[in-house]
Amino acid sequence: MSAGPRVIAAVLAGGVGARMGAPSPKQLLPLEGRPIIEHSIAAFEASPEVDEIVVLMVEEYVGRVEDIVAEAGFSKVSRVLPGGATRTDTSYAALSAMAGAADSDLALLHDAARPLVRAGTITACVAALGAAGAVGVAVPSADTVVRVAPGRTGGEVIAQTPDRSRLRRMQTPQGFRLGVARRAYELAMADPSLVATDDCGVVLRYLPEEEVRIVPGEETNIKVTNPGDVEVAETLLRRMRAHADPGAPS
Ligand SMILES: Nc1ccn([C@@H]2O[C@H](COP(=O)(O)OP(=O)(O)OP(=O)(O)O)[C@@H](O)[C@H]2O)c(=O)n1
Ligand SMILES: C[C@](O)(CO)[C@H](O)COP(=O)(O)O
Repeated sequence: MSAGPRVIAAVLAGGVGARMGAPSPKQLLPLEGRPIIEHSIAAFEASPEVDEIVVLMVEEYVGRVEDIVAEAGFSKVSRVLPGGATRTDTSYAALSAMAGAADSDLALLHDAARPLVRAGTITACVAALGAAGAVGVAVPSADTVVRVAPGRTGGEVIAQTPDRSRLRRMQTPQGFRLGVARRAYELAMADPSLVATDDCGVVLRYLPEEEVRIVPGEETNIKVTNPGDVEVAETLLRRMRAHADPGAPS
């Protein structure tokens, strides 16, 4: 149990995994013999900073995840609830599930599709929330990233090559003082033009006065997205275990 604010993690698993193209949501695919979502929940279950976990799952598979939670003996999981139509809707549902918590408590929102998150990354997020209302895990980009525009004669052309040294690729967890996340999401959900691909982006857009801190992440914290990513994740997990890495996923 942590001292100070209560820390509630939400494992976001409301997506159907269209890009993976598997018959069931990708978070149920086996990774070294256990469903991907079980690895993701296990990381927060094992984290000494985390007090409670809520899981948001595609509605028709809620019962399946309840079984996974019971069989794994995850004692911190308080509820498995249906996710929303978009990731942003699922994040909002997660925050709504935390209605009983104080504004000063902390929420960590994590993609179920990132089963390789390390213990140290969760610890670093919670520590950073001591000095900031919003934090996001991110890694530098090894590739040059460009902004594109439609070409004059069709196709795409490069419109801008931003300074790579200032670019980061966002991962999860992304953590918030609950009061900050609640205010941002209230504004976001009332905005008919809302477009968001992560939760830090919602805070940045709707609470521009709020500093969103970056916590350095790990290249291994991949988001299982496309066919082949499960094999990549298995290779990474085996390597982390083989190196007896103390912060490696279980
Ligand atoms: N309505 C949604 C959509 C996504 N997610 C979750 O957000 C994470 C990152 O999303 P992504 O990798 O895009 O998952 P999917 O939406 O399932 O994939 P796709 O876009 O290929 O359908 C995943 O853990 C996913 O389950 C969610 O909780 N609710
Ligand atoms: C939140 C996220 O993982 C940060 O990189 C990412 O934006 C999720 O995007 P997705 O399209 O929902 O996979």
